[in-house]
Amino acid sequence: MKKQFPQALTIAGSDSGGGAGMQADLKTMQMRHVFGASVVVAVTAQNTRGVNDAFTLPKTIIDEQFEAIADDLAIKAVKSGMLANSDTVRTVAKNLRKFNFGPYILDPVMVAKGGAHLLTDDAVATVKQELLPLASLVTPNLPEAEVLTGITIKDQGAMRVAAEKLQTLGAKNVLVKGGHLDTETAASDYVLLADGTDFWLSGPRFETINTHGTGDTISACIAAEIAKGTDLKSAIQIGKAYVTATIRDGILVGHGHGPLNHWAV
Ligand SMILES: Nc1ncnc2c1ncn2[C@@H]1O[C@H](COP(=O)(O)OP(=O)(O)O)[C@@H](O)[C@H]1O
Ligand SMILES: Cc1ncc(COP(=O)(O)O)c(N)n1
Repeated sequence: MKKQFPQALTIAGSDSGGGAGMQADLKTMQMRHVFGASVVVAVTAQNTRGVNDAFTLPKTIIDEQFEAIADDLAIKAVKSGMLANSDTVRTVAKNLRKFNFGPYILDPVMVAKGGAHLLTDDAVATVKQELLPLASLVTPNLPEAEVLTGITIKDQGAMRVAAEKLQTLGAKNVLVKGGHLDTETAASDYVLLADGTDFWLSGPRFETINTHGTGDTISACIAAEIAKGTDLKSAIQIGKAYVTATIRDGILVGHGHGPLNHWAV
């Protein structure tokens, strides 16, 4: 008897260094026992030191990847990461409306840890217009939440206000990641659910520069759990526990902002 696994999809950019982007997503899905499929929208020449170059794929091959997946697989949850520019955002939105891939998790990736721009400035408005209303869950880090809401976020109070604003912009459920907050001991993320309930996810903060791919990993883990049928609140909690373990049990790869340990449990 052949074993069946739930199937999930990542729409993202490729990180040649293997630590972030769709490589982090697929490694995460594999570790969560979910079969991961991928729509590549951009290719980056990247390692743990930074992004050297990026190339966005033509619209036709992006459309064809969606067609091929929809034609054959049974995707139960989908996430997006790096989307590069406004045209790509529109292409992705069109395909998400066309096909039913289940709940959609929008990780509004804008800038890599090394400072490289992974989304053009003018595409932010397109993300707000086209993708936020489609998202079951949006997972910005603090700089991304600031850009999307126009709110300056320096403390936990502002994280709550930004989450509420994201709901008014059309997102159903919101996870504001607090990795960039200037705190010494805790890495706390704020969750605001569609029904108005909210909670904090608190984890220990590790003193490390090996955090390449943390945002990709937590959102891919949440998508994987949702593909399995886990409820959203539990999926978010599992995502936080998984990303915490992958940072805690760091591995030695490269010479810059090293990747996570996706084998961690
Ligand atoms: N040094 C750290 N120690 C523990 N958890 C961290 C650390 N840095 C980030 N995290 C956690 O990793 C996840 C991704 O966070 P964040 O860095 O804010 O996102 P992004 O990778 O999108 O910039 C969040 O759950 C955050 O709390
Ligand atoms: C192709 C690609 N996608 C996403 C990220 C964000 O990575 P991080 O989670 O470290 O901010 C990245 N550096 N490269």
